[in-house]
Amino acid sequence: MKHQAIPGGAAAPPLLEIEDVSVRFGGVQALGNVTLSVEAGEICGLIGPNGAGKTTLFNCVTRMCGITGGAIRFDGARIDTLPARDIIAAGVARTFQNLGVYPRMTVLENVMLGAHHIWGGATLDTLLRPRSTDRAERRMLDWCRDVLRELGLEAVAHELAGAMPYATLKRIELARALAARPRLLLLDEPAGGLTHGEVAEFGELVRRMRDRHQLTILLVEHHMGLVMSLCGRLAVLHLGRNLAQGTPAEIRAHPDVIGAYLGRAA
Ligand SMILES: Nc1ncnc2c1ncn2[C@@H]1O[C@H](COP(=O)(O)OP(=O)(O)OP(=O)(O)O)[C@@H](O)[C@H]1O
Repeated sequence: MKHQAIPGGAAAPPLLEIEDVSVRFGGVQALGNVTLSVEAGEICGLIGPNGAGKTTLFNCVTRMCGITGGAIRFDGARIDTLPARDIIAAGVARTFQNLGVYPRMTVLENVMLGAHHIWGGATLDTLLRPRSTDRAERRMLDWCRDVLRELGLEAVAHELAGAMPYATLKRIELARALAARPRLLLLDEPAGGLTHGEVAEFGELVRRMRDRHQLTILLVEHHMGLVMSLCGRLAVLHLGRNLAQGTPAEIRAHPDVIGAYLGRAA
C-alpha cells in the first residue's frame, strides 16, 4: 500500500508498522517474521484460524508480550522497547477478547480507568472520586461522560458493570478504549458472543467512532460478515506467519486462505 503524501513531497510512514516480528513461548513459535503496515485512517482486518497468532500480535503491539525478533513502529518511532503505559500514552488503545471490564466497578468507573494516563499520574483512588471538585478531575469526568453518551451508555453510568448484558459490556470496553483518546484502536473479537442484529449495530458504531474520533483500527474478528463489510484491507495469519494480504474480495478468493480455513496446509 502507498504511503500518504505529505507537504514537501516526502511520504508519511504508516501509523503502525510491524516488521519481521517473531515471538517464541518456550518451544512454541507463536509468530514468525510477521510483517504488517496499517495506514492512518484505515480499518484493517487481521484474520486467521484459531491459534494463528492474532492476539499475540496485539499483545506485542501493546507490550503485554515481548518480541524475540523484529521491530514495531508507531507513527515512525520504535515502540517495542517501551513500557505498556508509554504505548497507551502515545495513542494506542485496545479491547480484549475475553472482556477486560471490572464487574464490581460502575460503568463510569470502568471508562475512567481508560482515561487514567491523560490524568497526569494521579492515583486510581483519586481518579475514582466522582464528587471531586478539582477542575482537572471535572474535565476528565466530563470527557468520560461524553464518551458514555456517544455510546448510548449514559443511563447506566452508575450501574455496576457486572450487572450489564453482554452486548453492553462490549460497548463499555469500547468506551474505555476511546476514553484514552487513542489514534490507533486494536479491537480483539468485538463481535464474539453477539447476536446477528447486535453485530450489525456494533459494526455501525465502530464506523461512526472511527469517523468521529479520526481513528485507525486494526480488527481481529472471526465474524466474516463484519470483517468483510467493515475493513478496506485484510491481513491473514496462519500458524504464526503471514499468509496473505489484500482487499476483502481478494482474500475471499485466495486459495491459500481458503485452504487454511478448511484445514489444508497452505
Ligand atoms: N502465553 C502463552 N504461552 C504459551 N503459548 C502461547 C501463549 N499465548 C499464546 N500461545 C500460543 O501461541 C499461538 C498463537 O495464539 P494466539 O492466541 O495469538 O492465536 P489467535 O490467532 O489469537 O487464536 P484465536 O483466534 O483462537 O484467539 C498458539 O499456539 C497459542 O497456543
